Amino acid sequence: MSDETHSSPEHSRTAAVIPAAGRGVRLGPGAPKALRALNGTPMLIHAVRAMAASRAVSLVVVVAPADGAAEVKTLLADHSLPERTDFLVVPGGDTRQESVRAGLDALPPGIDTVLVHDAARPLVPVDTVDAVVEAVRAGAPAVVPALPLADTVKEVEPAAEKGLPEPVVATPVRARLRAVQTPQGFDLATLVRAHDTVALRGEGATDDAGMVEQLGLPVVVVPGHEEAFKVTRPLDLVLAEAVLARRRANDGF
Ligand SMILES: Nc1ccn([C@@H]2O[C@H](COP(=O)(O)OP(=O)(O)OP(=O)(O)O)[C@@H](O)[C@H]2O)c(=O)n1
Ligand SMILES: C[C@](O)(CO)[C@H](O)COP(=O)(O)O
Repeated sequence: MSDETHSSPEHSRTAAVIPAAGRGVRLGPGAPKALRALNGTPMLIHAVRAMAASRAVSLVVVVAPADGAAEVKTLLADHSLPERTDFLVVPGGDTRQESVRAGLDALPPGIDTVLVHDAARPLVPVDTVDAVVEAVRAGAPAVVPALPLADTVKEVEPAAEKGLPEPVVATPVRARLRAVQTPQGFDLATLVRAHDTVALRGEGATDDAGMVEQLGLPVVVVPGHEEAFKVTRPLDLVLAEAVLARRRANDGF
């Protein structure tokens, strides 16, 4: 892996790591979430196409369910994908962090910028991907796309038992809060350092940028997109199908 931090944009090589090894417990019983269909095409293929749509991305590393790497390789071979992009498939781990780490370990020399993108965010528009890459190439070590919140957020003291009322501890100022999406973009050496030094501490982090924050390095936010939402629960599948139907109607996609 390259130890260089930043090179000029014309020499910069960007890879996307797609963690896709989760089970999708919150979506309900069935195949691993990334392999479930959206409009007849596996969610993972939508996510791979979303990354490969960016001309900046020359390599996509898919982190497959531990027992599903062969199936994912077949899926990639069976679906049309841009020829200019290279693809790799590696088996994932028990946690999202372990899966991202497996993807980082598979990167060849010469990559200096890496995107980490949830397979569970299959519909992120290419403009959002490009905005993240551009901000990293402009010098930010870590970049996250994010949106302002529609709901007010309360911090609570979690109940000892499920179903009991939870006392409110605080109401953070909503105008300062952002809901964070992916792809998150990084100077590769920075993200590798974060995974080397932060990944296994405490409860870990729910996103990669949080690990870079723990290194004390700056993380910046660029505008996210409402279509970059995460497919987590059954209702999200309905929304994703509706977004695809709207795209078909508008663009013939
Ligand atoms: N061991 C894991 C767990 C999660 N992921 C990936 O991380 C992304 C975000 O995770 P999430 O939406 O929480 O997916 P799941 O872990 O599958 O969902 P759940 O928590 O409902 O089981 C997904 O693309 C998922 O495939 C992964 O690669 N390896
Ligand atoms: C990385 C992420 O998508 C940013 O919002 C999110 O934190 C993933 O969380 P999950 O619980 O693993 O879905």
